[in-house]
Amino acid sequence: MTLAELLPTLGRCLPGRLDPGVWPDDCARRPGGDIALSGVPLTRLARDHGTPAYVLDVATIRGRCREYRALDAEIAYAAKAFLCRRMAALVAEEGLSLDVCSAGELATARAAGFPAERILLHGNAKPDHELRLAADAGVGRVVVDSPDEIDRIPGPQDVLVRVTPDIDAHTHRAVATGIEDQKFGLSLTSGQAAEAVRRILARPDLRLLGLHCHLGSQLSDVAAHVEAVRRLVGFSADVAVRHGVLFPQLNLGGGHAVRYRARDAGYDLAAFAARVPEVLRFECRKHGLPVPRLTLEPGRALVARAGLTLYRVVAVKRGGARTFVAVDGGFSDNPRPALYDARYDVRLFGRTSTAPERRAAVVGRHCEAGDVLVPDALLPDDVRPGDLLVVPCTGAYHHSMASTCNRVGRPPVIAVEDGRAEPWVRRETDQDLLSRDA
Ligand SMILES: Cc1ncc(COP(=O)(O)O)c(C=O)c1O
Ligand SMILES: N[C@@H](CCCC[NH3+])C(=O)O
Repeated sequence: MTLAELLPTLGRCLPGRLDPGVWPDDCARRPGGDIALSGVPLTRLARDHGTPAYVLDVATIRGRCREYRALDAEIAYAAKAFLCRRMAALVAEEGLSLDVCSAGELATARAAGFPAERILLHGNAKPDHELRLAADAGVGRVVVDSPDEIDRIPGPQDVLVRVTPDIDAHTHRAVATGIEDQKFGLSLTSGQAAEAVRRILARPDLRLLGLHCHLGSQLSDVAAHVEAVRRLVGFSADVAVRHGVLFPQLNLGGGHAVRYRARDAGYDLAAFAARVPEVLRFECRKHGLPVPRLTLEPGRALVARAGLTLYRVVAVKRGGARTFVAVDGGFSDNPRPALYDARYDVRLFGRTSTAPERRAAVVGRHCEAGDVLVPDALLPDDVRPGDLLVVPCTGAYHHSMASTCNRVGRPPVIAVEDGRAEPWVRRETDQDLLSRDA
């Protein structure tokens, strides 16, 4: 082992180590308290690009894309997790397909030259102009998610039907989408899905390639996907008997959990690979059906761990009910704690401290009492204004869900690859915000 290989390993054994299941692949503490990401010190990124800033490690994204591509399935990256022109180009380069859910995501994919035949269009409320744009672009598949949409899709078009299999995958209510009482999909049990299939098949210019389901987000149990395979193959068998149609594709959506903190459960991709294709073959044999090609739509699992958010401490309040450490970002760059009670790790970087660690709430700078980024952070007791903090696992649903709350511009996205840092998205300035006003 060379010294260069040994150093990060040693770093992982030190107290306050950066858990490799939470942090980007090549991320390690440096003497003096800095953290280096693929060889680039985070203090340098904070100095050159300011804070708050999203940082993305490209090698980690590529690595995750390749792990998924090694499965026997088509992998369609769910763009809603994070998209910009450069990300779309990277996804194309890695040979993945792309799930888009808006005209904006589609426009970004097209601007990056993403092959249209590898794009799937999703949405429970696709306006006519979006369906028209998809048709003009030659989008490969439209995923039907409402009965009225069936008459509005311009033909000829390949489609899938999004079904709700009534599976509770035990996740936060706001991201549970496989159960009956929520807005996505066409329910299997009520007959909505069967009726949609009948109407699609009655349109000769639509080619129905198969079924889709997405059970929800942050799912850590493979059993939910196994059950989905059983129900969807069962329904495919009904369609085969009733209409004489065999489906060549089966799309199981995304939702594979990531570990935001060391104690969190992730998704066991090896268990998925060992179990799901086998169950699919078994169920198809049982019903006398050909085995369809699987499609998966991971979003978070491909990008979350690649991302870090850098903040600077602006104010510290001690002596009250709790210690409040206020940073220069907050709710506008990360609404997930407020929306889903999401919990994160946070670390001081850029200096060392021998002070004992104590609980503190890391809060944002917005005019909202609920603007709390990490309610139970463990930080050195001498944390002070000017310090730098980093929150890991922020590559998914952070930039893509950022707002301009209080007219605070959105942070830049700085991509790091091969020891170089490059902005993929520049910071939104006050002038940018003003430029849209009358
Ligand atoms: C249809 C569909 N596919 C894929 C995803 C990606 O989910 P995740 O980022 O949790 O993998 C979503 C979002 O939940 C979705 O709605
Ligand atoms: N935005 C959510 C997940 C929704 C995924 C899209 N259906 C999150 O941050 O966890």
